[in-house]
Amino acid sequence: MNEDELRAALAKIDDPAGSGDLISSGRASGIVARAETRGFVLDLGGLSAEAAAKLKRAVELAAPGARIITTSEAPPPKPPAPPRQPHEQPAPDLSHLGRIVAVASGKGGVGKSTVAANLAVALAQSGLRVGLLDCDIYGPSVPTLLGAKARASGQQGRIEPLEAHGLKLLSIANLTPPDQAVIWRGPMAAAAMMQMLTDGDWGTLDVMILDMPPGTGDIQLSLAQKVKPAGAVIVSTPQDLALIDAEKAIAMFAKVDVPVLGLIENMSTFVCPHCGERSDIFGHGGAKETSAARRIPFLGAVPLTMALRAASDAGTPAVYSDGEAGDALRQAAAALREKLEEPDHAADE
Ligand SMILES: Nc1ncnc2c1ncn2[C@@H]1O[C@H](COP(=O)(O)OP(=O)(O)OP(=O)(O)O)[C@@H](O)[C@H]1O
Repeated sequence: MNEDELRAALAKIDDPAGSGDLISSGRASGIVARAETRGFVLDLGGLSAEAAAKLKRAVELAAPGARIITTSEAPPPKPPAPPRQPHEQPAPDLSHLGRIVAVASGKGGVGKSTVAANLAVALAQSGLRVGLLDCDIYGPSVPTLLGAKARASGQQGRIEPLEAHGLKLLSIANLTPPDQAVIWRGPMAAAAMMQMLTDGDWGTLDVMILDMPPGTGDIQLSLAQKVKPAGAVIVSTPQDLALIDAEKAIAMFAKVDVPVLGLIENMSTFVCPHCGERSDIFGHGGAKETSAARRIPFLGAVPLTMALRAASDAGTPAVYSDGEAGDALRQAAAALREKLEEPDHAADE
């Protein structure tokens, strides 16, 4: 079934809210059909549980094998109204997830996922109930970093997060076969992330860490708008290029009124595993300067070490070890916890 055929099949189904068919009413959107992958977003907003289940069955029959991302945030289907802007949509109730912290970077490859995973484990070690959602749909790395690659189970539309290192975690890699590349466009990717947040059986958490996709594009903006995190942590290397992109990430969160809780400099200094000599491969101290210039707390500098790379590849968080990188990550987690416990942020709970 190609994209046109998929669209035609969906256009044959009436919108249960009585406003045309699923395509003309916008209830089915984000249609993708490429190679072996096809899927779309199905909005169940405004429908009773019974009507939603009936519609889902009809859609599954009309588009067999398609991946259906369900959401319930549609503008009311009737009467026709101008489409709502994302910031006008009702926010889902995520209060059981505690304080949500988005760990972001403007640039890819700066070690954002490594930092996010280690912060999450360190916060769990400090006694908090922690969740970690890998929002990088195109390059999920949390399952590797934490050695949690099993398939997540689920029933009746709920998803059971995996448990590892004292926290709960979920990644698109826990939901899709390992060899299947995800090719969704922005809106679908953001909807999939929201679904993992809202349909995950996370229980009651103190902190939910979001490992954001790298960059400052539509997916990042849409997630930040919908989730409204209590704050963001920006990860950057000290390199000018990375810092310029980090500034873009700071600006993006400012645009959606999400406070930046701090900046972490990663790959700060290279520590030679043989002689212990220190070299500033990407420069040094740039993130601290940016923090000062932007009046953003500086949460710490994590060195570039062989031990951290090896621990990440082995799925063993560096915060378990006494190495320099592990120490720095534990200190950054403690500094983040302090920020979260400041009255301004604690009030977001
Ligand atoms: N401080 C460090 N010392 C040594 N290796 C590191 C360090 N930080 C990250 N790495 C390694 O760098 C690689 C990239 O890290 P990571 O996947 O965390 O980056 P990212 O910014 O999340 O990338 P993406 O662009 O996929 O979001 C990984 O192999 C990781 O183990």
